[in-house]
Amino acid sequence: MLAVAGLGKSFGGLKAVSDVSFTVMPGEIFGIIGPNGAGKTTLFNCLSGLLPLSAGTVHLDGRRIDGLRPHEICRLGLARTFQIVRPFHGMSVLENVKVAAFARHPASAAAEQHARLALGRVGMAHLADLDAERLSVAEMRRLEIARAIATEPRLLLLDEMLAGLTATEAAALCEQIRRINAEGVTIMMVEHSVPIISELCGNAIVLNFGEMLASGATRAVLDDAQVQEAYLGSAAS
Ligand SMILES: Nc1ncnc2c1ncn2[C@@H]1O[C@H](COP(=O)(O)OP(=O)(O)OP(=O)(O)O)[C@@H](O)[C@H]1O
Repeated sequence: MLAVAGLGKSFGGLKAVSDVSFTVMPGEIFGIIGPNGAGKTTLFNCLSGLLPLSAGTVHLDGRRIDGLRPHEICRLGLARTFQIVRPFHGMSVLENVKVAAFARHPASAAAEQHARLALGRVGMAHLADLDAERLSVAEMRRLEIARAIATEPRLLLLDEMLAGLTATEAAALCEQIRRINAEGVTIMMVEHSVPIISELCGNAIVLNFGEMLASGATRAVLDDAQVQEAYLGSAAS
């Protein structure tokens, strides 16, 4: 579904992402792990068209998408969430999702109907009329997912959706992510929590200082000696 080859991104002299290649298969939940500053968000920014690549190519279902603008990539079926959720000021939860639904449904009534469906899919239908800025952290994350799925993606990139949540909130959101995946949306997720990546992701890559340290089946990736040393050893201590 997604084929990334030799992707690189530099900021001046800093190589934030360097020669990263991997393939995401339709229907999977694919993990991206790595320490702070490893280049995970930069990778997402490159895939979703927010940043131009310095090197490499990205294909979505066989079609080259690097060089396209974010709204064009979104229309082709790739949506992403942001680590820091910023709802539109002064708008209700429903209006926030409706803005995203306009990407596929230019008529207001249709956009609203699809926004309500997206809110239902993340268990937030009852909060539709609330001022979005009054949501809790966990609800903000669900709003962010609703905004992304309102664009009707086939591939959804989730950037650290579970950070800062209580164990109960994280478990509920994991369940939600599984459900969205079971409904036919392929998922790529950046996550720091190794247990969560192990539980949700069949395959994963590990980034370290912008370079790909390991890729493949999550279990094998987490057992990799270099990964243990660079990341998990320090994370476990
Ligand atoms: N717009 C930018 N301009 C300059 N440097 C940047 C920019 N965005 C990211 N960087 C740098 O690129 C490197 C990778 O950052 P990135 O945010 O992608 O890492 P990350 O793995 O997502 O980290 P975290 O887990 O903390 O979110 C860091 O050294 C960061 O300072």
